[in-house]
Amino acid sequence: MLIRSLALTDFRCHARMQLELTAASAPGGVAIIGDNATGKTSVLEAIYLLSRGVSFRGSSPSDVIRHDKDHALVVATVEVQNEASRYAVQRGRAGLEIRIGGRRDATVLELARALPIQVMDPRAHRLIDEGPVHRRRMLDWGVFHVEHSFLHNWRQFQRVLRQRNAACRRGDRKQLRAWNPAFIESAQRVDAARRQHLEALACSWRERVNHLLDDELNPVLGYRPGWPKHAALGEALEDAESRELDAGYTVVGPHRADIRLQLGGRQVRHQASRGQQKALVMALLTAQVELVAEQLGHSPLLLIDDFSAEWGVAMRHRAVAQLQQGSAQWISTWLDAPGSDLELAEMFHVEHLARAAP
Ligand SMILES: Nc1ncnc2c1ncn2[C@@H]1O[C@H](COP(=O)(O)OP(=O)(O)OP(=O)(O)O)[C@@H](O)[C@H]1O
Repeated sequence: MLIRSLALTDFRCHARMQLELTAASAPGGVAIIGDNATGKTSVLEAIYLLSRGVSFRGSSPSDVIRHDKDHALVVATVEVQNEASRYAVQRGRAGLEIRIGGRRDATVLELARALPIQVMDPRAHRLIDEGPVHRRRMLDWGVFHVEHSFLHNWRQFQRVLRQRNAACRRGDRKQLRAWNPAFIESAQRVDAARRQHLEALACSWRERVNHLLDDELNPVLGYRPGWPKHAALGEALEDAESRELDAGYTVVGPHRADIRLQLGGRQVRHQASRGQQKALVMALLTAQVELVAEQLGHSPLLLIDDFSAEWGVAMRHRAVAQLQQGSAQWISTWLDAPGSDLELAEMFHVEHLARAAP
């Protein structure tokens, strides 16, 4: 996908803002430059809203509406496989209104399917140093886009998990066992899709990490299914049964899955510097974006907030070079202009993007 134009109205600090991009911005890269608090992140946030219906900042949905206004509006022309369509998302205080082309009743799910957008914000290190929920979310974003049945399978698994948890809470051993076959069946579907996706990513991730860190630090990307590696899920459930009845919830299964990241034989979380962590996450997201592009037949869009944070000149050069070898359009924000030697396809100063009132 390729964003060709973006217009914001009453979105955070932007009363009116207009961005026009050329086809050259994929994969050449776009930089939005500006001082602190000039609204750079808000532009990325608006693009993300187009795909997910929510912000990546994790604030309340109506926080994106400009103070003292009733609605925030994001309109974009997006080209997918040479066909341009208009997407509009209006966030009101009471809810969301989505238009795709001339149609008013579009859903967030349709947006998510149509516009695969991945984001790397300054909190991306959470993928490494916080809990597995962030890593599962990242993994599932890719699987959702390449495996059409994944959403259905994941929802089915969640339904069975809720029933099984209720049986645990009631201490009902018989019901708990009765749910096991359905739990195992749906869990295995979710697990197989995730495992396949991660295995397909691992090699490209390794190469990207070695290039970014300019070293051979033996990066390892592994998958943890959420139960002991050498046991079948059925056995793991049998072993965990008493613990589950005590705890009141299901302790093994894909809801406990995780990704293992190692560098030089050690857990990344315990030894990588902030700059290295950012490089590892960048490698993970770009490898995933390229994999999704290959399997989906068109490239997702990658948003990178505060591109140069934590990185010195050499790392910035390697990261830009790597992104430019890919197929995806990537839109990034910068406090200081990237420098002419980085040669991004298009650069904008955020203050110059404000539209005159009609
Ligand atoms: N709902 C809102 N209405 C009006 N202004 C807002 C709203 N929400 C946030 N702002 C303001 O928008 C400004 C821009 O925020 P944003 O985070 O996009 O800036 P930025 O250029 O990315 O900054 P930095 O480089 O410091 O991260 C801030 O001054 C913020 O206070």
